[in-house]
Amino acid sequence: MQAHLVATDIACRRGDRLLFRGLSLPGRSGDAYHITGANGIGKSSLIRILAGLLRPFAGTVEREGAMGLVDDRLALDANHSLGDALAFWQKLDGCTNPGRALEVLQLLPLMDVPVRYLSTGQKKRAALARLLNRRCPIWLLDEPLNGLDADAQKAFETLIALHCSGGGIAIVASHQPIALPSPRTIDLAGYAA
Ligand SMILES: Nc1ncnc2c1ncn2[C@@H]1O[C@H](COP(=O)(O)OP(=O)(O)OP(=O)(O)O)[C@@H](O)[C@H]1O
Repeated sequence: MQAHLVATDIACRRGDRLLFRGLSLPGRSGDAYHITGANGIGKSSLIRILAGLLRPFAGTVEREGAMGLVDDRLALDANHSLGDALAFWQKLDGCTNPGRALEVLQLLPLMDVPVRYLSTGQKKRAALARLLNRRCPIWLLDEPLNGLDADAQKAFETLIALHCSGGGIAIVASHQPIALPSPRTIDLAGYAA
């Protein structure tokens, strides 16, 4: 798996406020980044800039490789069963072996449950299963541990380590500690405008 995600001299403005400036992130295959900082400092904004969903006020983002984003938006049909909702994406993503993600994230017993009935942690695990099934090299994760219990957190930390050891890139915005393989930490407080 070869990929890169290189952000250079990024500044971010939301409304009339400059949040941060001068931020560079040279993401290469195997790298894991932990983006930290207080509420409202701009972690989600940075993830959206890296994903190409928000234009930086200054700087550039260069990317090679497909990208998967997990944030607080669940993109699964609330009125379908979890199995059907995931199957919709498996078909689009060309996923041939969805069983592994379902097993690792312990979703198999929930396949018949309507998505709207899932708990916060179960929804988060479903979003992570979608990410695994896409098999994309660049993971952009905005507070991926929110709602996960201790066992699910550990399982997902192991999945990130496997992803990076296979040449993937993981960029994780999280206000809580997360075990990442040889993480480079970017504290947004150091870039506050
Ligand atoms: N569309 C918008 N227009 C103007 N300001 C915005 C917009 N979206 C977010 N902001 C502001 O930008 C700032 C950064 O928000 P962001 O969600 O990136 O922070 P965060 O570090 O991820 O916060 P948290 O830890 O609470 O998730 C906040 O002050 C927020 O109010």
